[in-house]
Amino acid sequence: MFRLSPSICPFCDASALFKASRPQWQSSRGAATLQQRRPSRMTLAAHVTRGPQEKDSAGAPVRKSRNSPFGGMNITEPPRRAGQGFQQRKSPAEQRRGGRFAKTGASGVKGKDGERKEPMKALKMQRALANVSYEKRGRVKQELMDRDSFDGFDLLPTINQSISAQALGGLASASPTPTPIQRLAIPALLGTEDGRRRKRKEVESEYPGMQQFLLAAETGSGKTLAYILPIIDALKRAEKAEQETERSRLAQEVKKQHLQPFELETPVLDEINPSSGRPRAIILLPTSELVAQVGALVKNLSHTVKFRSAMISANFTSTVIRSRLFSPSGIDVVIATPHLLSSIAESDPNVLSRVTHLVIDEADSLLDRSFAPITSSLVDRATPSLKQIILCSATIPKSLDSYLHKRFPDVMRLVTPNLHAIPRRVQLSVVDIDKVPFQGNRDLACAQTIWDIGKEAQEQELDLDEERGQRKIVVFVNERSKATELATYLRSKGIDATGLTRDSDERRQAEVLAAFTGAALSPATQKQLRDSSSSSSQDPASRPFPRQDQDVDRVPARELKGTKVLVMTDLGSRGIDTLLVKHVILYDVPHTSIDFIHRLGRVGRMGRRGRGIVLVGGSDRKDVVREVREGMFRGQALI
Ligand SMILES: Nc1ncnc2c1ncn2[C@@H]1O[C@H](COP(=O)(O)OP(=O)(O)OP(=O)(O)O)[C@@H](O)[C@H]1O
Repeated sequence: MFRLSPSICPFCDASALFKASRPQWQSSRGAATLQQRRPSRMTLAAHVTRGPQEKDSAGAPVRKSRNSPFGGMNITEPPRRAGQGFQQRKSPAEQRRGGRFAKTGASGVKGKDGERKEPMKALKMQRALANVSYEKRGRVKQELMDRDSFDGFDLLPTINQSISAQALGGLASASPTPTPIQRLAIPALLGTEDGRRRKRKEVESEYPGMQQFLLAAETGSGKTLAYILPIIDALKRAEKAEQETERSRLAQEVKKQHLQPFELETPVLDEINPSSGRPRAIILLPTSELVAQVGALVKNLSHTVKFRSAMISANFTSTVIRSRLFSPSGIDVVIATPHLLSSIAESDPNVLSRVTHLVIDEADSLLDRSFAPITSSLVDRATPSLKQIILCSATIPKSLDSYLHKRFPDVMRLVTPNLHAIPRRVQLSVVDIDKVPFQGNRDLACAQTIWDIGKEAQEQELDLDEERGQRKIVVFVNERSKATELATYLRSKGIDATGLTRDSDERRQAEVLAAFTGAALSPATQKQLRDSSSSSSQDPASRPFPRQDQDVDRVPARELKGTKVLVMTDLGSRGIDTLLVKHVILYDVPHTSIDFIHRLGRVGRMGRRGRGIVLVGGSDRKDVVREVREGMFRGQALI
């Protein structure tokens, strides 16, 4: 007697198997009886999401491994601690910890087995990120609901008209809507929170007359524009006010001259513009790449809003830097790295004498142990003339939090409701490198993961960057030396990969990154690249994705077409607007939740979807990875 299989469904071929295995002797009448007994309503099988089962060449069903970049996709519950997900067993230490929380019932959530466990305990132990209460987040959310248009911000009309075409490069719609951080920061920096432009009340502070702001919002949420628009607005209004003062001074002089005998004043012919080498706004960024990115945005705006900007970094020669900074027509905004600006300020301290607006972008980096002395000294030098100091970051590490408490206790913290949360539209899968077929070989696991992603793209012709016809993948490693080594290995496996570190040829960095950000190269960079490629066309090292480290005799047996891979350290995890990237591979488990946020923040930018894949091995902090995944699944902020 047959029993009706629960797996009969239109999507899986179990019903075909069922029919095929029906014994010859069973009559069609018997089958009819079976039909009659079938429940009138079709119910879907529990495993309907699996789709038709694949078969191998011998016709046997193929078991799909979860140990792939696509493992764990379409799940409706976060992976559970035991028996599901990548961690099968609890270590004795974890069991002890679990027991302790079960006993104390500390402010945790209830697990499936009724045991109380503290969420994000492993992350908490890193003591990395400052906490922002959910009550505050909720309040801000309510506040931002009504601010749904740039028109309501009281920006100068020329600035408002430039947002779509110049600031957003025509990518957004003709009337773009501001992002949460823009809704929060633009009115605050303009001083128009209640809809009217008014002078902020002076608070008793160590820095009277200097407003201090912290802009903190998730990665790829438009923080750059959130500070640039109000600064340019302030500069243009100040310029207008200065022109009016000058006009009335001249009018007064003319009046006086009518009363006095005529006297001709000889013009000073070599008088230079007082704003030459004396910018009024400075934007500090940690790397030359970010200087180029933000500099390009500011330049675009300057075409219509009419102001003078200069980007300076180690990528430019001293002649170029001098001519930009000391241009006879003057300068309004300078975008620079702290090291370069500090060395200029050593030889010409007046370079900071007129600064009214100072931005410290990627503040968590620029105020960490390595950068803090130099950044702080620049802040000290600029303080006498400063009207606003703006710190900007995607994360508030505890170190930044305590720096602010000490140095700027009155700072106005503008924090968006989703700070420190990795958006749900980014999925994180785990590949266990200890399992078959990798058996601890992390390089192999990385190469296989890239092949899987590349093949999927080829088969489905999905998400390819149409203009360049390629899929872009970024791989993050923890050690600088590993970036070049891994890129070489990947090339030996037929993958078009390049390693980008601080030691890479700076001339090429712009071109390599442009392939991942979609940024247009400046005419000067294009010329430089043309010149160098014509002079060294035979030199393989000069290619954008060079193969100089590749042993020429070891030509890979197969090549993965249509996929470009960039292997980087943290150099590229901060701020780079990798809009064309949909996949990030975390070759090493990041050291802290801060690194998780910045690295995964290279995908899922501005509402896009993205996928992260983390490679884990026996020695890695699987508990940290698990908590990050659970936090992402729940849409919670990491701590
Ligand atoms: N209002 C908007 N509408 C649509 N796109 C926008 C808007 N504001 C900014 N963008 C785009 O969003 C992308 C990310 O912006 P931006 O680089 O400023 O993010 P971010 O918050 O500074 O990220 P990170 O923390 O990684 O530095 C850019 O390509 C930018 O052009």
